[in-house]
Amino acid sequence: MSNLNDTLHKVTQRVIERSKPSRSAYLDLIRREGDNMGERNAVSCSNLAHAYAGALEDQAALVSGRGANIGIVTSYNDMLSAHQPYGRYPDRLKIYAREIGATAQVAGGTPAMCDGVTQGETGMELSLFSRDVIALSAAVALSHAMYDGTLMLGICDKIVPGLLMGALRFGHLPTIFVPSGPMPTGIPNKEKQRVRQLYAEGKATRAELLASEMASYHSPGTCTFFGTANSNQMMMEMMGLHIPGSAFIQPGTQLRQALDREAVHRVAALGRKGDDYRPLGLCVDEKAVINAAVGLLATGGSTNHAIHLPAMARAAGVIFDWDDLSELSHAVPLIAQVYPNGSGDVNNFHNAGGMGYVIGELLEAGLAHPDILTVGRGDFSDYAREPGLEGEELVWREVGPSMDDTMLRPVSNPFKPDGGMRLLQGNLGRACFKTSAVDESRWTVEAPCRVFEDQASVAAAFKAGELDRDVVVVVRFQGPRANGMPELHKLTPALGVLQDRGFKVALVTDGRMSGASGKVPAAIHCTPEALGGGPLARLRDGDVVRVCAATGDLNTDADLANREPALDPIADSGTGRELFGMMRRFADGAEQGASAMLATGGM
Ligand SMILES: O=C(O)[C@H](O)[C@@H](O)[C@H](O)[C@H](O)COP(=O)(O)O
Ligand code: SF4
Repeated sequence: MSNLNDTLHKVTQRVIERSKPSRSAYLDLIRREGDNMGERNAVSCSNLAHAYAGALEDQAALVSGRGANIGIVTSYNDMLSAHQPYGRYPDRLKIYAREIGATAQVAGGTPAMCDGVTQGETGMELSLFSRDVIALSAAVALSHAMYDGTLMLGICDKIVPGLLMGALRFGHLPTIFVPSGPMPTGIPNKEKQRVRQLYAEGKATRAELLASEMASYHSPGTCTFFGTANSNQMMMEMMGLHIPGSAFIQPGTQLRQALDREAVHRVAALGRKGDDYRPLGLCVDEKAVINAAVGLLATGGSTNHAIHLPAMARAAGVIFDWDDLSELSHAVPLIAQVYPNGSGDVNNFHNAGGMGYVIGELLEAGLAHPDILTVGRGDFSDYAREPGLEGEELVWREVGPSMDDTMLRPVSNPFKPDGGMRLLQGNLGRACFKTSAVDESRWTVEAPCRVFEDQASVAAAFKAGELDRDVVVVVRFQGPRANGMPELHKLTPALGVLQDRGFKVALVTDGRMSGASGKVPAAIHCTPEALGGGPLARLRDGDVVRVCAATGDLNTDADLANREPALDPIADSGTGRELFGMMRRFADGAEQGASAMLATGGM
């Protein structure tokens, strides 16, 4: 194994130094919480009676106080195919707990939005803030203070970040994330994309489009593109918060069940009652955050994590920013290509060697911290192996070389010498650009811009043929304080058609894109946002805008300083958006995590 990469070491030391005050305050908090909330029998008998009343056959075990009591926080609902399997989990997890003399109770539930259902609809304006609602809901669940350890049932975009942010405020407890796994592979992603572009051009019917979409998203389990949900699973492995190798084992399989069972048995051992105390707040430290960032860059993960990772880190007192991510990006090679960054999906990725291969390669090259505290039985090197069954027994095996070098390659022969995401900056602000999902020949676009203030106007202009030229499409007032920073992924088919017609096309927005977005160059998360007079608010149709991922440029030749900004739009109501006014009002910038909850909570 090589020594730790110099850039990794330098960035890690910088993050440790910057985080000293906040990390120290956080560690003091979880120490106090452990002392005050670590022993459930310290509360009154009526508190205990209320907590035990619904426990049925577990009541006697709870009263005895002998075994660990595990709190399950579940984000089950039928809207997310990824979360649908969780409906049956609590009863199974309770059985596994009883096997070791422990108990498990559902501590509470959290909401979960399916960004695929809300994509392009007004509900998407609640999506980013639903992350903080999930964190708040997890805190409500864990505030019952009845638990010696917790299990987080959540997979998708905002849910894992929200659950982790909430659980970190109870970081005196051990926590294991329990994924449910990807659905079996549907039609090829290229075919899905082809039918979408045909529909965008009016060459496919709605019935044909629906048939194609349902052949792609067809059953319980996580969608199999490498978007934010599957990037979450990758990051949980990189932070050692899963049972090793749990990320991409399909629902309903014997191996899935064995891993779920191991999570219950393991979390009981990690608590203060167990013999291997590993509280979440000590697992998620500066090195774990750096490992997560490295995983994001090495696998071409979702751009949404440029927002969620700083937020998750802040919840543990760690301050991580886009300069850290950008510097790491120049040191971490791209060693995986999973759709939208390639043609294979996460099932193909897993079968090619998956996260065990990625972690093994990164550790060998000194591109990940080997000494993080994990929830596994050993150390982080366990995560470079893959789980399997020998009869009923759960075992871990060496991974070996990549089984498909169109998807997974060694650090010595990467797809790209540097990571899948770049920081752009200039007189239009700072933005993220996902290089892993865009052909390098399209990394530079310099063209007159067309300025829009919502997605529908872009679609109308496209249909009217107004965009059939080299163009930088600017969609502004999509930032967190404007309208909750929605994903603008529905723009991809139309912009993809323009690109296929031979035009140089780029998108610039203070909004987000989906982790599944690709093909079209996009400078996203522009900060400061347009609302309140940010640079994008001063752009006008025809200004020449330069987007360049090679040089990191995001500039215009217009004289912005001598222009009045466009008027801030009035926030829309409907779909419950008016309930989120407080989150819009106090949200901080995308680079800080776009969170009113963290900003007003002093984190
Ligand atoms: O960040 C993400 O990964 C996306 O939010 C994803 O969860 C969302 O569901 C996409 O919209 C799916 O892609 P399609 O819309 O192309 O199906
Ligand atoms: S991956 Fe996206 S589309 Fe699929 S279930 Fe999760 S949130 Fe919904």
